[in-house]
Amino acid sequence: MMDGHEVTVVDNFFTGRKRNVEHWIGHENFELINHDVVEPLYIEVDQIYHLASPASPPSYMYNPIKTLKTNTIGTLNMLGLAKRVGARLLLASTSEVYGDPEVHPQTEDYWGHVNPIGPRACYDEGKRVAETMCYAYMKQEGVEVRVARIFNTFGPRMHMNDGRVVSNFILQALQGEPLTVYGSGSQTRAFQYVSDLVNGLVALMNSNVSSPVNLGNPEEHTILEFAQLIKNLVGSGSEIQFLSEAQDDPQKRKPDIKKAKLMLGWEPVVPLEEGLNKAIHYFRKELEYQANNQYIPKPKPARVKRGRTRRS
Ligand SMILES: O=c1ccn([C@@H]2O[C@H](COP(=O)(O)OP(=O)(O)O[C@H]3OC[C@@H](O)[C@H](O)[C@H]3O)[C@@H](O)[C@H]2O)c(=O)[nH]1
Repeated sequence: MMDGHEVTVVDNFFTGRKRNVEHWIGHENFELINHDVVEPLYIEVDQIYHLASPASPPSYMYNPIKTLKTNTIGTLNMLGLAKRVGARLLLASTSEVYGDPEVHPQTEDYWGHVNPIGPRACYDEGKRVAETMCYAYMKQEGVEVRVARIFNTFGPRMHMNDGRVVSNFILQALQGEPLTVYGSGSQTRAFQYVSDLVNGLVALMNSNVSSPVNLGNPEEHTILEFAQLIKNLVGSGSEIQFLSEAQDDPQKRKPDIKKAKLMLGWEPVVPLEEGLNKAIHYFRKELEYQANNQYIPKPKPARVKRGRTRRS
């Protein structure tokens, strides 16, 4: 919008919130539509960032059929729209297409190791078939597609109940609650800050690269190291609590970003601690906001019947 583009945001608010975009409401280049992509959408656009789908494991497992419909029927609808209006479509795919990877770090030519009937399948397989659909529309109908395989991302405007590790650990540390590590904490992840991802998505959309591209920060940590780091940054005395391991939890994950560097000239620039401090600041404010804005119904005064004095 700052570059002069008109932006239409389409959201069913399943995991999103109006508050995340309220500062744009009223801007001449901005429009917000309450719509679910599982239903067809008729608008005129040049580019489609197809970001729809819950992305946090607890959210996508909450209603696996809805997650599947969003990623299959929703993707077909968006590709249909792209075909009708001649728009370019960028699919937000995921590092989860690599499943519990046997190749490390993960390169785009790795086909992945996904359990097709496990609890994560609705998302993993949903995104895999969404990629397949993109390339079918590209080959059969000539639709221009871009596919970003997004690795773990965090930042301000995440929902307090998101359930992913970054928001969980920060909120637990801020509230003096135990940091919940699933399993031994030896599993690894690499976390990128949201502004790096946004820059990567825009660069990919406007590039001529139609094959999948990893977008992530290659700095890898164990989840236990990550818990310690967040505790230290918050200055929290919280304990670390070990809970049972999540089923099919990928044990190692780290993007190989050579392709993005070479073909998009993109790489993450926000250091992990700087990004985490911004997220900590945001969640601190969210806790204050919640404390001040919770709707607590006031007890109603008992209804007194205004009786007319009766004369006997
Ligand atoms: O409270 C928690 C939450 C999570 N974890 C662990 O932390 C690791 C990361 O978990 P998250 O839920 O943040 O995210 P995951 O890596 O499992 O999935 C994510 O991967 C890439 C994205 O595309 C997806 O949006 C998201 O599904 C996992 O090993 C998980 O078991 C904890 O130890 N404690």
